[in-house]
Amino acid sequence: MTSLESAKRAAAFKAVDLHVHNNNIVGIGSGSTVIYAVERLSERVKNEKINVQCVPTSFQARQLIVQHKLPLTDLEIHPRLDVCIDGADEVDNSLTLIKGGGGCLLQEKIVASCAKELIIIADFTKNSHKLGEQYKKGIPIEVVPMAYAPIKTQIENLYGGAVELRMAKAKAGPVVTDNGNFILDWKNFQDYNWEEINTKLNVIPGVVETGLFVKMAKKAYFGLADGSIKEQLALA
Ligand SMILES: O=C(CO)[C@H](O)[C@H](O)COP(=O)(O)O
Repeated sequence: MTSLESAKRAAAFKAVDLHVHNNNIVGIGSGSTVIYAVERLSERVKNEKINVQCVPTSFQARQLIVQHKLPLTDLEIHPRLDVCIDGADEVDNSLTLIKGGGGCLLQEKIVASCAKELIIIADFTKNSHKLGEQYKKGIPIEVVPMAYAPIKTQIENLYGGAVELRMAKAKAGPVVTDNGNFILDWKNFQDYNWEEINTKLNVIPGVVETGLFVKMAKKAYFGLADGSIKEQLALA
C-alpha cells in the first residue's frame, strides 16, 4: 500500500472508531477514502456487534454499503443522522471544503446537512491554508444540463476565473451525475468570502448545488505521510 493509501486508511479508521456508536444512523460519503471507512465500519459491526444503519450519498456509497452487507436506509426513513463520514478534495484552515471531485456533491451536501456532525477523512494532500492552494481542478458546481452555457458565462463575467464543463473519461460527452445533471468546474478563482459566494452561486437559475461546504464540517482527520494523524476542529 502506498503512503497515500495508508494515510487515507488511517484517517478513515480513526474517524469510524471515534465517531460511530451503537445504534447510530450513519451517512456514508463517496470517494476512495470512504472505502476504508466502510471497511472499518463493517469490521466493527462484525467484531463489536454494533447496530448501525447507513444512508448513502451516491450510487458508489450505496454499492459499498450493500457489498459490505451493512443495513441500508434513506432520508425518508431516517431524516436525522447521528454522523456523516465523508472525504474532501480540499480543506482550508476554517474547515471550509471543496467537494465534488467525484461528482457526488449534491447528495453529499444533502446527507451532511441532515447529520448532527460531518466528519471529514482525508490524506495529507487535502490539507490547505486556503482553497485552491492544493486542489487545482476547480470548485465543482452541479447544474441542470440545458443551463450549463449561460451559467458558465455568468460565473466567469461576475467572478472571473475559468469555468469548464466536466467531460467523461470513458464515455463521449460530459459527466452526468447520479441526479442526471452536469458538473462545471470553476478554476483559477480568487480568494473569496466562501459563504457569500456560495449563496450567490446557488441563486443563479439552473445551479443545483455547489461543492463549497461552508460551516458544515465539525472535524477533519488527515492521515499524514509518517503514519500519524492530524486532527483539525472547526473554528468556534
Ligand atoms: O467529494 C467527493 C466526491 O464527490 C469526495 O469526497 C472527494 O472527491 C474526495 O475523494 P477521495 O477520497 O477519493 O480523495
